[in-house]
Amino acid sequence: MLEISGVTAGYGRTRVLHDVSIEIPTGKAVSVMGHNGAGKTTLLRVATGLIPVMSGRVRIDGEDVTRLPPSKRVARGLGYVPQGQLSFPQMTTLENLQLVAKRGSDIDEVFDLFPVLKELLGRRAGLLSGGQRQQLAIARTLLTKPRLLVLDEPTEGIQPNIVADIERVIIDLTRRGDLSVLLVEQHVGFALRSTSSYYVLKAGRIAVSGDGGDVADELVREAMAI
Ligand SMILES: Nc1ncnc2c1ncn2[C@@H]1O[C@H](COP(=O)(O)OP(=O)(O)OP(=O)(O)O)[C@@H](O)[C@H]1O
Repeated sequence: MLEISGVTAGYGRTRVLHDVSIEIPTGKAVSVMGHNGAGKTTLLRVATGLIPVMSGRVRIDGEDVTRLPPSKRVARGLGYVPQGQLSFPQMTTLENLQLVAKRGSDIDEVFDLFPVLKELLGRRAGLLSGGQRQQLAIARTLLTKPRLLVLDEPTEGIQPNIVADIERVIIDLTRRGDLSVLLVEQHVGFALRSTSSYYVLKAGRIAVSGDGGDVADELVREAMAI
């Protein structure tokens, strides 16, 4: 679905990513792990078109989108949930969902995935907990009907039971077969459980990658030196 090949990118003249290649097959969830500053968010900015590449290519369904702006990538099926769970804080949960929903029945579908949101319909988004806001942010992006859901550290600062809810949602969504997920995370256990293959970024380079399985946890922790 998404292919990033041989990408070098950064800010001004500073290179942050060096010759990075990752692939997200259709219907699969892929994680990119790494410590603070490893270049994870920069990689997502490359994927979404928020920053240009210095070299390399980005493709969606085989089409070269390297020079396309974010809006055109969204039109090709990309849905981005940035770090920080952006919603409109003065608007209620329901209003935040209605803003992006094409049909009311779509909102019912996201309640199946995130039942807690149904109990918080009248609450202003700014008053939700971090975990509830994260769920609202993912729900809003799903309402745009993406084919690739891009998540930037969804577990950051949220409590373990909501981490488990988000894990369940990612697994449910990819089971359907038509949605792909690119997940950027520092939480190794969560990332490996929710995705079928992984990459570890270290100082802007892919240090290790694989398809999960029994040895993945050990390899990832070794690569991240934790
Ligand atoms: N807008 C920017 N301008 C200049 N340098 C930046 C910018 N954003 C990030 N950087 C630098 O790029 C490097 C990688 O940052 P990036 O945010 O991609 O890492 P990360 O792995 O996502 O970290 P975190 O987990 O803290 O979000 C860091 O050295 C950072 O200081």
